[in-house]
Amino acid sequence: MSANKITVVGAGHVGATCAQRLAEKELAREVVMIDIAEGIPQGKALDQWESAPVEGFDSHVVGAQDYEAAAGSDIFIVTAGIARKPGMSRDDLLKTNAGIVRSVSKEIARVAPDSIIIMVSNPLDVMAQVALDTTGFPRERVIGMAGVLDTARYRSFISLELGVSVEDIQALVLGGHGDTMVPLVSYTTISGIPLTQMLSQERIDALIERTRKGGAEIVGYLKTGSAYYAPSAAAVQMAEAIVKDKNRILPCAAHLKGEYGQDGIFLGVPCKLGEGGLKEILQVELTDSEEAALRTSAEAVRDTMAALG
Ligand SMILES: NC(=O)c1ccc[n+]([C@@H]2O[C@H](COP(=O)([O-])OP(=O)(O)OC[C@H]3O[C@@H](n4cnc5c(N)ncnc54)[C@H](O)[C@@H]3O)[C@@H](O)[C@H]2O)c1
Ligand SMILES: O=C(O)C[C@H](O)C(=O)O
Repeated sequence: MSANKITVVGAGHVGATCAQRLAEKELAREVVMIDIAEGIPQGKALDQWESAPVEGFDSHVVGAQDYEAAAGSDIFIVTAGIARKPGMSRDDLLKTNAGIVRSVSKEIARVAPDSIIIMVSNPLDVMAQVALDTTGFPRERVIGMAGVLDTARYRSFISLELGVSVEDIQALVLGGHGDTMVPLVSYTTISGIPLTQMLSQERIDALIERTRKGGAEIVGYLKTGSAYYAPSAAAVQMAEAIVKDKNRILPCAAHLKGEYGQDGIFLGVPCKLGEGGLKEILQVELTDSEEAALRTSAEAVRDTMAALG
């Protein structure tokens, strides 16, 4: 199963890596990269296409400035915008990226009114809202990527700590994509064994803290920008779930209409992804402290929304 066309907007670190992963997995007949930087999407796309004979994929990768190349796309992965540098928070990107995401969303609605948007640009939860408002798409077709990445980080840290395969670690990180994100210890298991039976509370707290600061840890090393290998893997996993109608249960930023006691904001919650995008939001039981942490995280998203005005 593959899509006809998937477009990645922004051919920078995250965008170009997404395009390459999409092509190598043959998730679309055509993978398009759009960027305002002249020549960059064309050059990166041609370079990727020239790897096709070696890697053995037939997804054609093309790059363009013009959205006509993206016309009729089934899915857009939006990575356009600036990334943070050391000392910055994701919210520092708010005004600049809101302007970029607004203009990108207008073009998407113009050339592919039936498409599905996977938002990646930061601050994530608010950028997803900007795309929803600008396109007028239903919430099923605007989904934010954060929870898959945050959960992958959490799982990777648990794997290092316990010396067990990442494949055997099941977990969920909910909430906004910021320092208030909510790793759910009550849903963290190692092949069904609760994490609390394998690690002390002190070590669990340390892993949660590292997860919350996971993005900043990479920025601290890179200095010139932020993470892109794990983020692109996460965005492409969401696209794959949709293209292959897999009905995967993944933590994603969804526009809530009363779920988890929240209304009118994007927040990371367990979602069923398949054909058409967001099929369902799963309401799971939370402990009192997890519920309180989710409320705090929702407030942080509302504060960022308010700062946008
Ligand atoms: N949601 C997440 O978990 C997550 C993870 C990683 C990165 N991000 C965010 O993704 C964004 C991109 O990160 P990156 O590392 O790829 O940055 P980058 O600087 O490498 O690439 C961004 C690209 O966007 C392009 N761009 C700017 N304005 C544009 C426009 N109007 N139309 C099309 N393209 C435009 C730039 O030319 C650049 O090539 C950042 O906002 C970053 O914070 C989010
Ligand atoms: O940390 C960032 O600014 C980028 C991204 O949101 C991440 O979590 O890696």
